Amino acid sequence: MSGGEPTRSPIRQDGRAVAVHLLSGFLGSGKTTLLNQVVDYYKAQDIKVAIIMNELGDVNLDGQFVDGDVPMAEMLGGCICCTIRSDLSLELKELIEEHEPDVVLIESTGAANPMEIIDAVTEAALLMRIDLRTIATVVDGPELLARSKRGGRTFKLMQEQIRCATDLIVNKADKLAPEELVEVEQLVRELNAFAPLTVTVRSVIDLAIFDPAGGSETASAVASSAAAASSSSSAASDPAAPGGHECGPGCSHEDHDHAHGHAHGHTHESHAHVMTLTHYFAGAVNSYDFEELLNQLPQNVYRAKGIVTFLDTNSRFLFQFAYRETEFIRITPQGDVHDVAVFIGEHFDKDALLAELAKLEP
Ligand SMILES: Nc1nc2c(ncn2[C@@H]2O[C@H](COP(=O)(O)OP(=O)(O)OP(=O)(O)O)[C@@H](O)[C@H]2O)c(=O)[nH]1
Repeated sequence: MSGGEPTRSPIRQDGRAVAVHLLSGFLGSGKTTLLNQVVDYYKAQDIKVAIIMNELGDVNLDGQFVDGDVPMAEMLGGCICCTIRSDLSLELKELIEEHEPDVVLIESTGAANPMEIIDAVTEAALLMRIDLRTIATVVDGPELLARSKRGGRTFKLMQEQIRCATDLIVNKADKLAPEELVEVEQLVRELNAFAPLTVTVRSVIDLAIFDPAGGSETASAVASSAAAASSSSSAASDPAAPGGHECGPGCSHEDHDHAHGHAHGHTHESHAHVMTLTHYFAGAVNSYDFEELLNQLPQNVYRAKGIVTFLDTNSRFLFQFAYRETEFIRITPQGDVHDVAVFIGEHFDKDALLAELAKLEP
């Protein structure tokens, strides 16, 4: 914005607060699948929506699939809940000033701790009139079940995402036997007994929770509780302060003090172990070799996605690899988009993977 220009207020002209909905859930659980349905739902009702998408990698592949007319801010290369957390309020402010949406959807990285994002949104609420309505957590049913058997930090993060939800979507029911589904529902209910729970395939839910006038009481309660904590002098920012922070009714996890207390410039143990590798392809690759590479990925690479051109078909594809399953979708990318692959996992051997990728290039 040029120097002499008056600054526009980040408040809608009708004075109403901009509704904000947060889509949470672990990597590959079905957040983007949900986001696209919500965008279509708004468009059908002439509701103006803007999106903030956050990716751990350096490229936003999910954005390729979102309606090109929808204003979108991309926050790449880090997680909004920590490394680029302070940027979130700025992005929100700019998006609202420039596009004056009725509603903003935030899709966080699957590795994000929602409580930290709720805090960041609440901080943004000090600058502009926004109203956090929903924290919808998409749960990858089969993955939650598998991780519940072996524990670990990823399971802990999934638990936090469930605890903080105002709406729970237990997805990928098609990959669960009936008795497994019961087990998953029990697991989720033990963690969060309050939020409405829907079992889904491809994140298909009743989208009324995203109605501009609707939304959950709980989200506001979680947010205002976070606001109270962050504005109550040093208590919230001092990890040593007793009772430094209390969650709202939707979020009651025991180690919250730890997670939140370290929100200001400290490490975030819950997902500090997640790492990414972004690889740009120099040219087209053989489709069989590429599929084989995905099939052979180590167990601790649990998510990969990207755009590839195959020598043998001469077409470009978006690929999705989530928990050992791969999907290819033929695409015609808009604008100047490189062939790229992003791998996300825990402590995997980047050099070994880069060597395998190099073998693909003729
Ligand atoms: N079998 C099955 N696959 C699904 C379902 N929902 C989504 N998927 C697939 O799972 C993969 C990941 O879905 P996304 O919607 O991109 O997941 P996400 O949570 O946005 O992923 P990240 O952005 O990496 O965190 C895609 O290949 C989807 O087609 C489902 O209900 N069942």
